[in-house]
Amino acid sequence: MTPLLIVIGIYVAYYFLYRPVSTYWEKMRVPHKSLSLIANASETFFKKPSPAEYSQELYDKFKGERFAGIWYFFAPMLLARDPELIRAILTRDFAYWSSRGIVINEKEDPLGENLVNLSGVKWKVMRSKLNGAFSGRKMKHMFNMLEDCSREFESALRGIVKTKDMVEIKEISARFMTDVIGHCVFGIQIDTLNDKNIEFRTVGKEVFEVTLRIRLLRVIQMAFPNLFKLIRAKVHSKRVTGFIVNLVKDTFKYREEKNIQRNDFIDLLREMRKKEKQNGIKDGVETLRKYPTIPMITREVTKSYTIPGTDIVLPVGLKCLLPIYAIHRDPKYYPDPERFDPERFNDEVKRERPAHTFLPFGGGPRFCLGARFAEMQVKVGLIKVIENFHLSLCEKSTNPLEQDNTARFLGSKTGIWVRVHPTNRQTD
Ligand code: HEM
Repeated sequence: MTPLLIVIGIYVAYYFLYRPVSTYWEKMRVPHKSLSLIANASETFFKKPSPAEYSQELYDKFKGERFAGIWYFFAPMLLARDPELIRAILTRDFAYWSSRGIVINEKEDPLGENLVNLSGVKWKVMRSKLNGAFSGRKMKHMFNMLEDCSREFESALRGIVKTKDMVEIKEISARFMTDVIGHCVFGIQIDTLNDKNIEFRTVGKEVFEVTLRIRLLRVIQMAFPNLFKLIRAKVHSKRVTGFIVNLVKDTFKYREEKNIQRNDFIDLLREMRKKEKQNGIKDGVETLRKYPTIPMITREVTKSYTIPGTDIVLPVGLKCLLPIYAIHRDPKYYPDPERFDPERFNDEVKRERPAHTFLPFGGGPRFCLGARFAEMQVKVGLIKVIENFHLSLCEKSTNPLEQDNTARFLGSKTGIWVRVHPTNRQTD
């Protein structure tokens, strides 16, 4: 009797649960990948290959299509391939796609309530407040802070190459970035380049670390949003939340008490709070083409949407994957995509390419808020390195980069190794 019950149980589960879900794309008449639980679990959870490479596999599989239906575990997702459709989603029809589709539990995980994750009115209000953070005047001021950090960066690198000629450049660049955040965001003189204020660096590292628990939570967050809400899951650890919340609180308090102004992010937050109280380099570009730090972005349908040129209606809540990495490597837009060729960004060559085929910072109203700042930081750091050091490939360098399939963003598995020799010139 028991085996019979099991067989009936499996059949009922298949008929009432699996079958309606698995025919989702078929019913919509959208070209699609079929739903295979085991394959989906291994691709989404174990991330083999890396998310960037997997998105490219899917992109290539549907060559010639404008869009395709894919799966994130049980959740159907639209893969947008056509730059015109991507333009419509990111810009023209933003009103239908204003959310990234990330659920958060604000109470349990206050750090989750950030601009990247917010949607609807909350996103709109915060984005308009923060747009001013990168005005020309503020960027000018931050440039001076960046220059101070870049001098420290140069001197730390000079110290390292006294004893080693092969350097893993990712870790030291991450420390440079951490110091810049300390200066420009929190207004504190941290020095992780020389191993001081190391807690700042370990917390920074933890924010980007992807443990098994985080991987599981992210799958639940994207594929089973209701369950994520129900279990009140939080992605940021107690330690990270405590450290950052206390840092902001302490800095606020110190500035208020001493009446200190530094024109940085904390001052912007202070300004916002006061108002509320009263009234209620071409090479760099090619690098971002080949290795976009964020290899894909998502949007979620917020009002039911008809795919332009078709009668396919996408329901509210359906997510769409915009495969930045795969588009950047499509030979149709970038012939011989593995080749590093900064000339692809000459004005004439650029004109030949359709719009929305270069998206390292996303696009439309949710375009990366810190893009100008990030570009400035990279340029200032790189200039210091190029001015003072000669860099070359070494036996530990890997080409092409082997991707880290556990990293949150696009990253190399074995680090980025180069041989570094100081040139004679020494800046002050
Ligand atoms: C090379 C460095 C960086 C890259 C490649 C990058 C890339 C991106 C991308 C692809 C997005 C998604 C855009 C979209 O959905 O259309 C994004 C969003 C965002 N980025 Fe960046 N980013 C970088 C650095 C920064 C920095 C330094 C900051 C802050 C100082 C920053 C703040 C943000 C914010 C707040 C958002 C969310 C914007 C919104 O949803 O309204 N980013 N970034």
